[in-house]
Amino acid sequence: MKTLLAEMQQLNAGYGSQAVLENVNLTIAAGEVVAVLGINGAGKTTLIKSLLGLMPYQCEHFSLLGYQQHDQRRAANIKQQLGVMLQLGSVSATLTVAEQLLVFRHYYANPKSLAELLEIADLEAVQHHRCGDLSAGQQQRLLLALALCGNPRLLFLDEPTVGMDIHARRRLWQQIAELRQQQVGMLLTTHYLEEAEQLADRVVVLHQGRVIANDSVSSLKSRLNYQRIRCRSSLSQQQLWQLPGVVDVSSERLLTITSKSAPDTLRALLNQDPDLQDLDVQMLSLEHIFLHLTGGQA
Ligand SMILES: Nc1ncnc2c1ncn2[C@@H]1O[C@H](COP(=O)(O)OP(=O)(O)OP(=O)(O)O)[C@@H](O)[C@H]1O
Repeated sequence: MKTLLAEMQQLNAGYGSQAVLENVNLTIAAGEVVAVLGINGAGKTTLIKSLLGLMPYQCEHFSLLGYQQHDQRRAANIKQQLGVMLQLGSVSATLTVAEQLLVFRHYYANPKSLAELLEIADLEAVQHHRCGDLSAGQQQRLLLALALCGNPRLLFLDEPTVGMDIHARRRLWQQIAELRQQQVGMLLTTHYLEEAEQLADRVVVLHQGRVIANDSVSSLKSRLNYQRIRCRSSLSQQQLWQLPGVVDVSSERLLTITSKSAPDTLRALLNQDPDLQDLDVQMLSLEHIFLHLTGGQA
């Protein structure tokens, strides 16, 4: 069994009298990427802040990197093993990139070298630029390098790819895959569901502060085992609804038929419509599952 790096049971947290998280259970094991998904305001950042001890919470059981909630040795020892990339994390406006990284290295007992950090963030070319002059995507990459500075065992990535271009985003995905190989545990929040689908071993869906799903992407998909058929067809809506397996028909640029049995639907469609064109069949994506779970239109 894999080592558990973080475990919480029945966590409750909020702001003043406003309850935000209710009875949340969560685990993160070594080498596991857990994606926490939820619509705006679902409580993702509050969850990370609670885990980091940045706000008060109540919990039946809480352990982080082997330390319990009230363990006095906790704070300093945990910091050495934890990497955090928070939304709106800030860097010095006046230090250069290299200076900022060098300052940060001093917090850790076994930091990565400056060259390694610049390479991770792909910031060699701008290492002598002031952090305040970096583009939004470059600042985001610098925050990643800072999070990885101390060779963490557990990494929190709160919407890490916001503002990154497609190359930087794919590079970060590759880095996450490599960190997983090195047995780093990761908690990732993202609104890019393709990202969660690519990276996560397990997806936790938060909705109104409660966990409504906690499973692998493939298990979540098998809960809603529908396929989506897109095509151009000369059949009427009424004829389409009568095909076997059909649970939904919608028509935008292309016709979209949702089926619980795509082979049956397709056989009947091909038999009945000699003019069928632009046919494409897909499994439902994590995005559809997420919309279904959180009450949006699937
Ligand atoms: N400092 C605060 N004081 C009071 N309420 C807060 C505070 N921070 C967050 N909230 C509220 O707590 C709820 C959860 O916010 P949180 O930032 O955890 O959501 P989130 O899932 O991270 O959202 P997003 O996807 O928009 O980043 C929201 O209703 C928010 O308005």
